[in-house]
Amino acid sequence: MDACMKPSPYELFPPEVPIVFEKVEMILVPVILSSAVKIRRNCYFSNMILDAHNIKNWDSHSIKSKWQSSLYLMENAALSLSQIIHENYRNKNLVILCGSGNNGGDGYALARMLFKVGCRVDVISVLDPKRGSNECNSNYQKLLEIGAPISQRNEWSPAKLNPKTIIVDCIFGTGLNRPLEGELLAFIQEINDLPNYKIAVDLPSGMLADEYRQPGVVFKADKTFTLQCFKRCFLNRENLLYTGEISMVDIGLSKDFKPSHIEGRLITDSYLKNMLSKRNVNSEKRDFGSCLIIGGAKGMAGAVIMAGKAAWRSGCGLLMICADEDNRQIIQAALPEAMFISFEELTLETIQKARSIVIGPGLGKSQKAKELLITTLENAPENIVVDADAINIYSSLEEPPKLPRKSIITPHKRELERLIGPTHGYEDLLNKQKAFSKFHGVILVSKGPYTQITDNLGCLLVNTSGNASLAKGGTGDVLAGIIGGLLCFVPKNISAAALGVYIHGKAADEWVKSGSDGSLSPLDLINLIPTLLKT
Ligand SMILES: NC(=O)C1=CN([C@@H]2O[C@H](COP(=O)(O)OP(=O)(O)OC[C@H]3O[C@@H](n4cnc5c(N)ncnc54)[C@H](O)[C@@H]3O)[C@@H](O)[C@H]2O)[C@H](O)CC1
Ligand SMILES: [K+]
Repeated sequence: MDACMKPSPYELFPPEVPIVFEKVEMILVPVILSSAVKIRRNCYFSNMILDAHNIKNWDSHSIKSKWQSSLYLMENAALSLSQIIHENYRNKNLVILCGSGNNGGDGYALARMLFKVGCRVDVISVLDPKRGSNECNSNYQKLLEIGAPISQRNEWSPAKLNPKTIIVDCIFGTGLNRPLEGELLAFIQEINDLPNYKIAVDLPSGMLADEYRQPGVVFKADKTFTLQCFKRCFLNRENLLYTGEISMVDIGLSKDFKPSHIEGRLITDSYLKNMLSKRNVNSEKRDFGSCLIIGGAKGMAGAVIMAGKAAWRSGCGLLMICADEDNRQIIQAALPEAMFISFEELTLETIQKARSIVIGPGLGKSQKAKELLITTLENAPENIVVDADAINIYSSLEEPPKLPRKSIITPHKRELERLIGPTHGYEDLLNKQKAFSKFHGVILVSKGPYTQITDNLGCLLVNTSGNASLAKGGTGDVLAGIIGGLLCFVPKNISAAALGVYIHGKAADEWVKSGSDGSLSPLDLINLIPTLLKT
């Protein structure tokens, strides 16, 4: 390794340096104790969403090209896991349930690392390690050698477990190829009934990595530490019931792997960093274009005010709000930065001249709203966000006008179903969403926990920021406004949509660091935009 280069965690075992296994482990222990955070900051996460077949190939490719032995890779996976678990749960009692495949191997190696740094760990062999994978058996032997407590499943009674002990599930991971049956099924059911906090490693046992819909009983985790990449099955938000919160753990798979198929890509912090740039010193307001927001029917001024403030904070050069005449005063008082025009004053020229348009927040479903939507869609530039009531009106039209190419439509689940028709399960929903995007040549932003974006080419982007504090009225108006603001200067509409959902979620993540998740006001999100957009 080049001496000037900062080592990244997966270079702890550089392949060009032959390392004796146990010697390396001795180096690892102080790392866990002293600099876990530093190491994790350097982590590399792939943004690829993969199926089990490609994960397996990535695994083999990394072993060949980088690790030389599957045991080294497993050691690094367990090292990353042990750092996180040590950091967060070191004062708790842990019981690690191990299977007989490589997920079980991860569990035995994890137990060894935690045991060595003084954590209170019990290990249960749920399946016989001697009849399992070589890696599992080898890590079982190592654990035995250091005298850690290991019991067999039939010697252990879950009912007697202290409710404060954390259960760590390392029974099955990506290798499970059919639903659980018999004794194992009953065992997982018994564990699920316990009140204990539960952690799953890679996948909750029983979850089939490639299935959107889980056909059988699955371990119900509060938290899943998934290795290296987001699995196909996580795409269905219903599976959050089993995974709990998902965290990604870098285990050092090589960066140069080319999968045969990618389900989609995650939108992460690096996306934000790559997209932001400083304004030129000689910029003027027109360089950043004007954003026109159309909505705010009688009694619904708040929606356009929030969308307008969000667009303004996201960087548009000029802002114009088109709303019901009755709302003129309130909007002008709340948003002195914006020009106001009433619905009656909206001309084709104003629509055509706007660099970006957001239509829908508080628009209502009146005849006037319908006319405004049709005129706007027929004359708007590509840079348009169609949100809220505009989606509902569009879905109800017998002969809807053509949506401008690459327009961004931002439905929540019910609005999405109005648009693409009723769906039966996640797979059907995703297929119909992709088909709609392709057919109409538009970008569909399906809002919810990890918002999912499909584009005109049928690609899928999945957001990783955000939390349940966003489940509140008004946050959608803010999102539409952020995207509208970004559309004024971000070159590609898909990038503006991805960046918008990421910033919106990230603002909520920042909020919950200091405020409770139930207390968020959409205005809090807007106040956080400036710092998040800082380059
Ligand atoms: N690239 C990575 O991400 C790495 C992952 N690692 C870990 O390895 C597992 C995958 O390991 P694998 O041995 O392939 O599978 P499992 O541990 O999930 O065990 C499957 C095991 O069980 C048998 N089996 C399958 N279905 C059933 C069933 N219904 N009932 C009983 N038994 C079943 C099957 O034949 C296998 O023997 C991954 O999740 C990670 O945790 C590596 O540690 C590092 C690289
Ligand atoms: K597991």
